[in-house]
Amino acid sequence: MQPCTVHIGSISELLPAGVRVQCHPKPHAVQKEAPLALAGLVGCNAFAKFKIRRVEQSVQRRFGAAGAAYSTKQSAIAYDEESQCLRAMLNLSAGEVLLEESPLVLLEDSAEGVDDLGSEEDLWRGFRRHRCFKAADTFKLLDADARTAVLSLYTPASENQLQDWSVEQEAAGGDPEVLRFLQVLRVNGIEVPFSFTGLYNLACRANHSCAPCCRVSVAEGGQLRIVALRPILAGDEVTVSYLSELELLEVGSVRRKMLETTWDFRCTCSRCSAPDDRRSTLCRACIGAGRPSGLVALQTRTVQLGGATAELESWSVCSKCGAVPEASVLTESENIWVRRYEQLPSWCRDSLRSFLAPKAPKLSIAAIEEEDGPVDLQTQDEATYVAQSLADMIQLHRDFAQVEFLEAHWLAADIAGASAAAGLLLYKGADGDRALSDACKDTISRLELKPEEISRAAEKRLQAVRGVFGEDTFSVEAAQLLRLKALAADIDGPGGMEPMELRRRSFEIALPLLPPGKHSASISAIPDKDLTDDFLYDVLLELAE
Ligand SMILES: C[S@@+](CC[C@H](N)C(=O)[O-])C[C@H]1O[C@@H](n2cnc3c(N)ncnc32)[C@H](O)[C@@H]1O
Repeated sequence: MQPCTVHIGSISELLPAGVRVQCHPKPHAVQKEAPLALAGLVGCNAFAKFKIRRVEQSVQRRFGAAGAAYSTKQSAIAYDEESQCLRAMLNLSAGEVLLEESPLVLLEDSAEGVDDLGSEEDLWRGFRRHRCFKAADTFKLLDADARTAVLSLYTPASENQLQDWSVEQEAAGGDPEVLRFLQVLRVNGIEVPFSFTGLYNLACRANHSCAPCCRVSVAEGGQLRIVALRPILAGDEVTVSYLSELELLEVGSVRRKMLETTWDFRCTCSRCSAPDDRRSTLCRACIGAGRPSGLVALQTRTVQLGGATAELESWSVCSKCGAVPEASVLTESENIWVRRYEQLPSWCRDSLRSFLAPKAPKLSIAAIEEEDGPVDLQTQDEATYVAQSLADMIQLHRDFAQVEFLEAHWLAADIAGASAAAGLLLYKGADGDRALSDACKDTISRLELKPEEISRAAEKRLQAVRGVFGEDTFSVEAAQLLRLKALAADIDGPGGMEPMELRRRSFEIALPLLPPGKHSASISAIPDKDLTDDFLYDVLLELAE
C-alpha cells in the first residue's frame, strides 16, 4: 500500500471535538519554545532520551492552593541516611504538599549549537555532549558552598555502572570534580523538557518507584513541589517516578531498560518486584471451570552470571486457583497478538497511542511525518488509506474481544483505547472535507461501527489504567477524557442511554478534572434545562485545552 502522511492541518480536521494535535508537548507554564531543529523531532524516540527526570506540571492545577497544607515545608519530609531515601514525617492526605524547594543549580536547556543532525543516535549524543559541556562550564562558576552541596548528592558507584559515561568524561576534560558533577547531574537532575534541569538538595534524594506515592511539579523559576498522590503514613518512604506516566504504562522489562540506560540503576520498586501487571492474562483453568478467573502474569528474576546479569522470565501461577499455566502457550499467543499489532502502520500505532496519553511528547503527526514525509490528504487514495488504517485498529480490537483470557493484558487494554480513539476519528472524519468524509463514512458503514462500541472500548481502557495507577494521575485523566468523548459521541448516536442520563454521567466524569471553582461542585445542583449538549461540549473543550 502507498505510504501516506498527513499535513498537520489536515489531521486536525480529523480530531474529536476539542482535541488539537500538537507538534510538541502541551506547553508547560514554564516551557520555552523549543528551537526548530529539535521541535521537529519531538515525535521520535530521540527526544524522549533528552530527559533527565521528566516532571509534569498540572498538579498545581489539579490540587490548586488547597494542596498547600504545609507552609513550613521541610517538616513533612526528611532524608533517611541509613536507607538512603526520603521519608514522610507526618501522616499526609492525597494532594498535600510535602516539600517546596528552590534549586541548588538550574541549568537552562537549549539546543543552540547542537550541530550533529545525523542519525537519531548521533543527535542524542550531540545534545548530551552539548549539555555536558555547558554544565561543566556552569560548575566551574559555582562557589565552594554550592559545589559542596551539589557534590553531596547521590553519585553512582563505579562498580555499579550500567551506563556509558564517555560523553561526561570528554566534557570533564580529566577534572575528577567536574566528572563527578556531570554524573550527579545525570542521575539526580530534575528536568522540565525544553526548558531547564535543576538540582535540589532534598527532592533529588527521592527514589524512583513505578508505583510512586508522590509527584514532582516544577514552576517557572525552578521552584519545586513534591505532592502526595495518595494517603501516606509518617515513616513511609517518599517515592516519585523518574519516568513519565506513558512510560509507567510500559511493561516491566521496558521500564527497567529505560531506567538502566538513563539513570544507571536496576529498579527494585514494589511493582518491578511483583508479577508484571501489564503482562497479565486471565487463568485458562479458571475460565475452563466456569469460575471467576484469577490472573497469571509474567514475572522476572535477575540472575548474576559471572560478571553479567540476565533477566529470567517465567509465568506466575494463577492468583486464585494456583494452577500452573502452560508457559509456551501463553508466550506463543501473546506473540501472535503483538505481531498483529506491529503490522499496523507505525504512524497509526503512534498517533493512537498519543491519544491514550495526550500530555505525552510522543505525538502523532510528528511520528507520521518522521516516517514518511509530508503527504496531502486531498486525494481519495490517501483518505482511504487513513480510514483503512483506523478500521484495522478497530478490527484488531474486535478480534481481541474474542480472546477471553487476554482481557487483562496491556495489548488488549491499549488496543481498546486506541480503537476508541480510531472510532472517534472516523466519526469526526465523516464530517470533514470531501475525500476524507467519503472514506470515513464508507468505513463506518462497512464496519457497522456504533457509538456504544466506542464507549465500551474507552471504558475498558479506563479500567485498565485505573488498575495500574489508582485515581489521581494524568493517565487516568486522559483515559477518562477519552471515555467522556466517547460518551459525548454516544449522545449524538442512536440507542444507548437516555440523553439526559448520559449528559449527567459525562459531567460527573468531567467535574473532578476541571479547574476548581469553575463549575458547580455538584451535578445535582445543575438543573436539567442547563445540562444541554452545548454545555457538555463546552466542558469537553475546556478539558481539551
Ligand atoms: C537520585 S538518586 C536517589 C536518591 C538516593 N537514593 C540518595 O540516597 O540520595 C538515584 C539513585 O538512587 C537509586 N535508586 C533510586 N530509585 C531506585 C529504585 N527504584 N530501585 C533501585 N535503586 C534506586 C539508584 O542508585 C539511583 O541511581
